[in-house]
Amino acid sequence: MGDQSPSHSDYSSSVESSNYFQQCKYIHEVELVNMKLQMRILETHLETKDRLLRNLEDIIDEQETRIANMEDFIQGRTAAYTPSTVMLHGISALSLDFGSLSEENLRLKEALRAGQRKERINELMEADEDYESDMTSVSGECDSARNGNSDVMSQSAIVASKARAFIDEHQISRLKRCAEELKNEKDELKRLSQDMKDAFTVCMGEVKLLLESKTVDFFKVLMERYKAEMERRKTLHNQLVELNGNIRVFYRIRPLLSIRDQAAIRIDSMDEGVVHLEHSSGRKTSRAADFVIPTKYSQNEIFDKVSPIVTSCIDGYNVCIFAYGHTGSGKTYTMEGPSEDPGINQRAILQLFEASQERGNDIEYTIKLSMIEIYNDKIRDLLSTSSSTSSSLTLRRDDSGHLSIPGLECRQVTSPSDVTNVLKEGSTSRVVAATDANANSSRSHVIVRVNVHAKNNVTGTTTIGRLNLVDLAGSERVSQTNATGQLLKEAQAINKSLSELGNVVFALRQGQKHVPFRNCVLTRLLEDSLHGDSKTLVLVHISPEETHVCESISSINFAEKIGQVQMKGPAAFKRAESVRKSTGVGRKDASPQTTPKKTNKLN
Ligand SMILES: Nc1ncnc2c1ncn2[C@@H]1O[C@H](COP(=O)(O)OP(=O)(O)OP(=O)(O)O)[C@@H](O)[C@H]1O
Repeated sequence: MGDQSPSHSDYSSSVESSNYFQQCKYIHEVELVNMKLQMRILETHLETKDRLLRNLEDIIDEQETRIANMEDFIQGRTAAYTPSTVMLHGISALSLDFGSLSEENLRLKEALRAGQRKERINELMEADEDYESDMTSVSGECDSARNGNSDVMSQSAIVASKARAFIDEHQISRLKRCAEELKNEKDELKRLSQDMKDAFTVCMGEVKLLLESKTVDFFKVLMERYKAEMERRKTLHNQLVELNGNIRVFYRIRPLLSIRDQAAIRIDSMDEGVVHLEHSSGRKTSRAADFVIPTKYSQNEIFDKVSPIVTSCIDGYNVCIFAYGHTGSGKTYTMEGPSEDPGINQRAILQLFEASQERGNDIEYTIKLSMIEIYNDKIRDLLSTSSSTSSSLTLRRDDSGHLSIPGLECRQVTSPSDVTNVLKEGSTSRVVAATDANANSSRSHVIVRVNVHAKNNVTGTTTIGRLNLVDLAGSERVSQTNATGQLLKEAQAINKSLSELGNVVFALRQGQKHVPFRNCVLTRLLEDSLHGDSKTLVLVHISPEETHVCESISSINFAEKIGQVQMKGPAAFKRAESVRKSTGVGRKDASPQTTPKKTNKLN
C-alpha cells in the first residue's frame, strides 16, 4: 500500500501555490486601487479643464456683449446722423469690422472646444498606454519577485508605491502641459481683445473726424442762414418804416393850460390825420398830416407811435426826431418831459438798451451819448467838463468824408441811471432866456445824439446807427416877440435855421438833386443823419388856444411844406374829400397847403 499522506515536496508546492495566489490577489487589488486612483485624477483633471473652459466661455461672452454694445452705440450715432451718406458708409464699415471680429471670436471658441475635446481623448489614450506600460512593468516586477521567492509583500508594496509615483509624475507633467496651453490660449485671447480695442479706437477716431467735419459744414450752413435771416429782418423792418414814409409828420396838440382858455383847434372825429382850426373871425381851415396825436395821449402812448423808427437805429440806420413848434407849444415837454413822466429822449435811449439786451447774445452793443446846443448858429457842448464852457466847437469833415465835431464829449452809458444822469447834466447847461412870449423859453436848438455801435460776434460785422433827438427853439414870429438887440438876433438866427431845416427836409422829400445842407449849422450838423435811407419824424407842436391860432397855422404851414408829396390814387381822393366835407367848402376854397399828405400810419 502506498503512503497516502502528502509528501514534503507536495506540501511545499501547495504552500507555493497558495503564496502565488496571494501574490496575484494582492497585485490585482493594487491594480484596482491604482485604477481607481487614476480615474479620480482624470476626473479632477477634467473638472479643472471644464472650469477653465467655462471661464474662457465667460470671457468670450463678455467680449461678445461688449461688441454688441459697441454696435448699439454706433447704430445710435448712425440714427442721429442719418442724412450723411458718408457717415453711413463709415459706420457700416465699422459694423462689418465688428461683425467679423464676432465671427472670429466664435471660430476661436469652436476651435478651442474642438482642441480641448481632442486633447482630452489624447490624454485618455495616453493614460491607457501609460497604464498598460505600467502594468507590464509591474507584472515584470511580480514575475521577478515570484522567481526570486523573496518577500512578496514588501516587494508588492514597493512596486505599488513606485507605480503610484510614476503615475503621479505623469499626471502632474500632463496637467502642467495643459496649464501651459491654457495660459497660451489666455494670452492669445488677451492679444485678440487688445487688437479689437485698437481697431475700435481707430474706428472711433475716424468716426470722430467724420463727425467733426460734418459739424463744421453744418455750422457753416447755419451761419449763412443766420446772416440771411438777420439781413431779412433788417430789410423787413426798414421796408415797414419806409412804407410809412422815411419822412413823417405828426401833429401834437397840447392840452389847454387854463380852463378859461377856449380851444380853437380840434381833431377830426373821422380822420386821425386831419385837424380843424377856427379863427377868431369865424373862418375855418382844415389841415392834414400823417397822424394827429390825440390830446389825451400819455407820454408813453406817444412813444409807442415813435418807437418803430427808434428801433431802426439798432439796425444801423440814422434816425432824426424833431420837435417843432412855437414857444410854449410843448416841444420840451414831449422830448424831455417832467422827471416823473419822461419824454421821448429818455424812453428812446432806454428802448435802445432793451433792444440791445434782447439781441445781446450775439451782438455787442455800445451806446454813447453827446448833447449839443446850437445857439446863434454856434455849437456848444452841453456835456463839456472843461472850464471854458462858452467856447464853441466847429464842424469838420474827416478823411472818410464824415462830419465830426472835434472835442465833443461822448459818454458811454451802460445803465438806465447813466442815461438819466447824462440827460439831466446836459439840460441844466441849456441856455434859457426870458422873452415876452414865454418866461422860460428855450432859445437854442438842443440835439441829444445817440451813437449805437453794434458788433455782431457771429458774423463779425459792425454797424453804427445814430439817433438825433432834436428839441428845436421856438418858432415864434419876430414881430410878435417885441425883441430887440440880443433877443432879436437870437430870434433871427432861430428863424433862419428853422427855415433852412424846412428847405432841407422839403428837398429830401421831393427827391431833389441839390439839398441845401450847408446854409446853416443845424442842417450841416444833421447832414449825415438826414441823407440816404435815414428816417425822419417831425413832431409839429400846436397850442390849442384861440390866441395862438396864427402861430399854429404858421407851424402847420411848415409841416405841410416839409411833408408835401405828390399823391395819386384813392387815398389822396379820400383825404381831400374828408378835408372838403369838414370845412364845408369846395376844393377851390381850401388853401393850397390843404393838399392831402400821404396817409400811411406809422404803426
Ligand atoms: N402835453 C402836455 N401836457 C401838459 N402840459 C404840457 C404839455 N405840453 C406842454 N405842457 C406845458 O406847457 C408849458 C410849455 O411847454 P414847453 O416848455 O414844453 O414848451 P416849448 O415848446 O418847449 O417852449 P419853448 O420853445 O419856449 O421852449 C409847460 O409848462 C409845460 O409843462
